[in-house]
Amino acid sequence: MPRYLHTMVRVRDLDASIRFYNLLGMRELRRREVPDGKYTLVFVGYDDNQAGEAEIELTYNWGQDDGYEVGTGFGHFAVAVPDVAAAADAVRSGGGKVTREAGPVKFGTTVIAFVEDPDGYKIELIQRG
Ligand SMILES: C[C@@H](O)C(=O)SC[C@H](NC(=O)CC[C@H](N)C(=O)O)C(=O)NCC(=O)O
Ligand code: NI
Repeated sequence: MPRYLHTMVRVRDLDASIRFYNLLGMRELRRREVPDGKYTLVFVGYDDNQAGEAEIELTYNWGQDDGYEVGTGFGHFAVAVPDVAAAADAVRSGGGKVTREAGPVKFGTTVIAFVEDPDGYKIELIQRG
C-alpha cells in the first residue's frame, strides 16, 4: 500500500528552522549530510512518529543563505492540535510568526490558525481532538 512520506522544502538556516518546528512540538528525527552534493537533509516530525506519519524534509544547500521564493502556488502544511489558540501562542512566545489568529475557518466552523516558518512556508494549525 503506497504511503505519503514527506514534503521537502529548501531552507536558509537549519538551526532556525529546527527551532521553529520545535515550537510546534516536532523534533529532528534524522539528519543526512551529503558532501558530494553540498547539502544537508534534516527530517522533522513528531516523537510518536508512527509508520506512515508524514515528515518535513528540510533541505539546506550549503552556502545558499539568501533565501528562496516560496511563490503563490504553495499553500501550507497542516498540523492537528488540541488547542489552536494555545499552539499559536506557543509559536508567538517562541518568536515565531502568527499570520492568522485562531478562529473558525472562513465559511466554515473548524478552528484554524496560520503560522509561518523562518523561510515563509505557512503551516495551518487545525483544532482536532
Ligand atoms: C480544510 C483546511 O485544511 C483548509 O486549508 S481550508 C482554509 C481556507 N482555504 C481557502 O480559503 C482556500 C482558497 C483560497 N482562495 C486560497 O487559495 O487559499 C483558508 O485559507 N481560509 C482563510 C481563513 O482565514 O479562514
Ligand atoms: Ni488546509
